[in-house]
Amino acid sequence: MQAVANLMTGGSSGPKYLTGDKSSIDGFIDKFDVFLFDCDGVLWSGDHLFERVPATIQMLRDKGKQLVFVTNNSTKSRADYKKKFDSMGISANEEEVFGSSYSAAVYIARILKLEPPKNKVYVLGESGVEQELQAENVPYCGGTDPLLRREMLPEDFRHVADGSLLDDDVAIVLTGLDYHPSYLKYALGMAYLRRGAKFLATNIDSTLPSAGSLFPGAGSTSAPLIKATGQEPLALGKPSQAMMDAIEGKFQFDRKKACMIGDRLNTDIQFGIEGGLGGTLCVLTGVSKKEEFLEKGAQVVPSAYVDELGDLLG
Ligand SMILES: O=C(O)[C@H](O)[C@H](O)COP(=O)(O)O
Ligand SMILES: [Mg+2]
Repeated sequence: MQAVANLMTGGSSGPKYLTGDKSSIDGFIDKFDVFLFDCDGVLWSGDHLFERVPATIQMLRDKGKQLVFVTNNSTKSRADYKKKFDSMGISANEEEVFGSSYSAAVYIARILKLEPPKNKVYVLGESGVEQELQAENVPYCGGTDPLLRREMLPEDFRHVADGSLLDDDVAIVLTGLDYHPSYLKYALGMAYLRRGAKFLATNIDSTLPSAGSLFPGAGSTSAPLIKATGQEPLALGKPSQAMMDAIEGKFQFDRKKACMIGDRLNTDIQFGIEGGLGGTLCVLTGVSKKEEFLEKGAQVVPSAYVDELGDLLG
């Protein structure tokens, strides 16, 4: 029983506080060859870049560490993230990004491999999802289609009910963080699910850290469909181990020499621990508070924590 507890709590002695402790920081960094980086709440909060982040990333590169950016934020594609990294002076390349929109597109294209024409995806989300589906040659509809960003009209109820507003090739409903929800978009999503479409989600984070505060997360986008249909989506972002397997497959690394850095216990830290990684580091600039993992009986406890990522510079 103690062994299991140690597994989910990153060790018997509890999480190590590294901030201001140079020798412990160096010792921690030296243990790992690979760092999986969460983005929202660790590198930035929306468009606000946290201090010393570019220097910290560069320091790890100078030490020859392999870096992978593993974000649940499906609103952007890998190419979009490359632009954001460049705009913030963070040295990173597109190939190092593994987002939940890419994870979902790869799962649909290479695991489900549905036969055309009945292989189309109805998207509730932003362009990041569409771009990654396109990159995998997966047809889609919905998403950022401006025709769906409008009021629900009386005739829409008839046209959804009689199927004239539906695309018969839709086989999957995929939800991600959607900044433009509408009743019409949900009505179509529900109709496709009632017709037997598969229900997938890029991720189900309840909240989004941005501008130093919290906002409705991707989980809030799928919630209306879960309530309306009673169906639960298969979530393909952190902490899904299908995503971890895909990342390991793509980047080829020894899990025991890898560390997951994140701000959220029930996605990032759980992802690293369930993935059997050598360590997990919680950064307190995002969603989770230290009280959540320091309290007695806490379920998910990181190996170590810092106040902010830049503290790794010592
Ligand atoms: O609602 C969401 O989608 C999440 O809050 C957001 O995606 C988190 O991104 P991450 O911290 O994994 O970079
Ligand atoms: Mg985060």
